[in-house]
Parts: sequence; structure tokens; C-alpha cells
Amino acid sequence: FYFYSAPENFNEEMLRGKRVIVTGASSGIGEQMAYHLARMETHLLLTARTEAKLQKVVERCLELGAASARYVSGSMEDTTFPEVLVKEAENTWGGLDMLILNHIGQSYFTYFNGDVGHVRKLLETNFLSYVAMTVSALPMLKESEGSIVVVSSIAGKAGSPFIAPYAATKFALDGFFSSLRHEFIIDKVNVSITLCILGYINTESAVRSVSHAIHGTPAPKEECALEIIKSGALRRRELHYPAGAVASTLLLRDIAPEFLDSLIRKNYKLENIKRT
Ligand SMILES: NC(=O)C1=CN([C@@H]2O[C@H](COP(=O)(O)OP(=O)(O)OC[C@H]3O[C@@H](n4cnc5c(N)ncnc54)[C@H](OP(=O)(O)O)[C@@H]3O)[C@@H](O)[C@H]2O)C=CC1
Ligand SMILES: C[C@H](CCC(=O)O)[C@H]1CC[C@H]2[C@@H]3C(=O)C[C@@H]4C[C@H](O)CC[C@]4(C)[C@H]3CC[C@]12C
Repeated sequence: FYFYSAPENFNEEMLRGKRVIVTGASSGIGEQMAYHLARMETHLLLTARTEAKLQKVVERCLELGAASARYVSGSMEDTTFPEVLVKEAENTWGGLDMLILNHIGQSYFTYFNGDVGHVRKLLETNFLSYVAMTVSALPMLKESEGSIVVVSSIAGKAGSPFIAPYAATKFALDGFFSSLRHEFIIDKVNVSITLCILGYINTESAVRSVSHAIHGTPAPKEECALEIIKSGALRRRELHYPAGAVASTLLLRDIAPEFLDSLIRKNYKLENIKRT
């Protein structure tokens, strides 16, 4: 309770002039993080697949006051791309202060249909590329005593129906990065790891995928993006956003897991879930 209710002492100046990579920055929460970071006068390197969208986000970032902003487009399905991206940061800035890992590949929202190939592909995009980005960026982050921010989901802490492949990738992130955090502390590596546990957020893609099938109102992406940045800057272990919804899910998961499961299932409009 103490950790998650500690007084806020975030100051936007903490980020002024910092060199930040944001993945999945062409839309949704990643795009909103880019705009907040631009207002805080950071140097930005943005990435996603769609060049036309990234161009627009970069333009807006420069208007909002970014110290500099550029993009590299590419797919995280391509196993060589994480290193290319980090090299770009190294060549441009000669260092890196914050790595925000936020992208996700497209997934189905329905009963698991046995498509192992899809699970494998999603693990590459949503999990292994996060590991590869971390490995490539670590020398620069050690040098700057910087931060790694990993955007995950409540679906990576408690099982939910209709998103089995996606949930697997998010549980994997927790396993990997929570273990790595221990090793950093044991080895006195002063690089923070912040795992962001998010509930339902009103990004276009999430609302399009699930609004017909889920009860409840999504939380705003702009506030969510700011909370992620604050948690990273404050070097927090985990962010829970929206706080109440995530905290109650985690508490019930530990003290009454079957009751939580029944509540989760009640959250879905089952008649609106189509089988593939
Ligand atoms: N919205 C929500 O309700 C929740 C979101 N989250 C997490 O928040 C993060 C952001 O989600 P959200 O903003 O909703 O997602 P969006 O779908 O809006 O954004 C996803 C981003 O990833 C990029 N992307 C997609 N495929 C690839 C790929 N193969 N290689 C590289 N980049 C890719 C997209 O751009 P492009 O298509 O141009 O490549 C886009 O910039 C994710 O980690 C998600 O798991 C967690 C819980 C809830
Ligand atoms: C409805 C869920 C929370 C309620 C519960 O108690 O289970 C949402 C919590 C996390 C959401 C998913 C998520 O992590 C992001 C995905 C992004 C994709 O673009 C599609 C939508 C998500 C599967 C999204 C769906 C709602 C949640 C499961």
C-alpha cells in the first residue's frame, strides 16, 4: 500500500533534454506519450510500421516543443529491426535515457482457435522484440543510469477470455522483466524497470475490437499516457492504471481467484463474441 500511495513528486523538468525511444508511437497510447514528452522538451525517436502516421506525429511533436523528433518505420516482426532502431539512437544522440516499449501486433478477440502460428508471431512482436530492444539499448542505458518502461495489461496479471495469445505475451513480459529487475539490483545496475499494468483504455483500436463485447467505460488514453511517463521518470516498479480497477483485480486474484474469474466472465457480452 505504501509503494502505490507514495506522494507524487513528479516534475516535468525531470524529462527536459532527455533522449527517449517510444515504440508503437503512430497511434493510441504511444502517440499520446509522444505528445506529452514533446511538451516536456525531450529528444524523441518514434517507431511503428506506418510511415505516413509517424510523419504526422513527428510534425505535431515539433510544434509542441520537442527538443528534436524523428522516426524510423519498421515492423517488430522483423527480428533485425530492434537493433537497427537502437543503432539510430546511438548514431544520432550517442546515448539514451529512456526506452518505452509499448507496441503490440494485431490479434484476434475471440475464442482461441488453435492457431499456434499466430501465438508464435505475437510472441515475436509483443514479447521477444521487447527483449531484443532491451539487450541492444542496455549499454547506453547503463551509461546514463536510465529507465526501461514496459507497457503491459491487467490481462498480463489475470487470465481473461478471448485474448489467450495476447495475454500470454503480456504474462511473459512480467516474468522476464520482473526477473531482470532482480538481477539489476543484485548487480548494482542502476537502470529502472517500470511495468505498466493497464485496464481498458479508450484507444481507437481497443474500442473497435472490444466495445461491442465488454461492459464498462474505457479510461482516457491522454491521462494514461501521462501516468506511464510519470511512473518511468519516478523509476517506479509498477504502474496500476486505472488504479482502483487494477488494484481490486489484483487483490481478488490473490485472495479469491475463482470469485474474480466469475466477475471477469460477467464482464463480457457473450452473445456478441463470434467464433472464427
Ligand atoms: N487500449 C487498451 O485498452 C489497453 C492497452 N494496453 C497496452 O497499451 C499499449 C498500447 O496499446 P494501444 O495504444 O491501445 O494500441 P494501438 O493499436 O493504438 O497502437 C499499437 C501501436 O503498435 C504499432 N504496431 C502494430 N504492429 C506493429 C508491428 N508489427 N511492429 C511495430 N509496431 C507495430 C502500431 O502502429 P502501426 O500499425 O503503424 O505499426 C501502433 O503504433 C500496448 O502495449 C497494449 O497492450 C494494455 C491494456 C489495455
Ligand atoms: C475488459 C478487460 C478488463 C476487465 C477484466 O476484468 O478482465 C480489459 C483489460 C485489458 C484489455 C485488453 C488489453 O489489454 C488491450 C488489448 C488491445 C487490443 O488492441 C484489443 C483490445 C485488448 C484485447 C483489450 C480488451 C479489454 C481488456 C481485456
